[in-house]
Amino acid sequence: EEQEEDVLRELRLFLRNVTERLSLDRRFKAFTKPVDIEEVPDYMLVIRKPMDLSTLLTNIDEQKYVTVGEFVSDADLIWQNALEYNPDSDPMDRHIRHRACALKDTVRAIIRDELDEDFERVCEEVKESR
Ligand SMILES: CC(=O)c1nc(NC(=O)[C@H]2CNCCN2)sc1-c1cc(O)cc(O)c1
Repeated sequence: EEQEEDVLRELRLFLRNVTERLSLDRRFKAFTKPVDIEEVPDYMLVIRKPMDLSTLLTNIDEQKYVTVGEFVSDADLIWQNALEYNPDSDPMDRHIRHRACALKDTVRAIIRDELDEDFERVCEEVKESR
C-alpha cells in the first residue's frame, strides 16, 4: 500500500545517489558501462553475468531492487567479474584488480556509513510481504 511505495521510493533515491557517486569516481571509469564486446570479444565466454554502473541505474529505475541487499548483490558482480577476468600478473590485470577492490570497499563503506539498519529491515519486511 502507500507506506510500502514510500519505502521503495526512498530506497530508489538512496540507491541512485550511491550509484551516481560511484559513476563520478574516476577510479571506476572502466565499470561505468557494459564491457564492449567489439573491444573485448572473449569477455562473454568468461563472464556469465556482466554488470556495470549504468545497468545498476537502469535496474533501480525499473524497480528491480526491493532491498539494499539485492542491489549490493548486483553491485558485487561488477568487481567480482573484474577479478575473474583479470587474474594475471599483467600490469593491466593488476591495475583493474586494484580498482575492483577499491569498488568493493567503497560500496561496503557507503552502505555501512549511510544505510540505517532499521530502514533495511523495513525493506526486508516489504519483500517478505510480496
Ligand atoms: C572492465 C574490465 O574488466 C576490463 N578488464 C580488462 N582487462 C584487460 O584489458 C587485460 C586482460 N588480461 C590481458 C591484458 N588485458 S580491460 C577492461 C575494460 C576497461 C575499460 O575501460 C572498459 C571496458 O569495457 C573494459
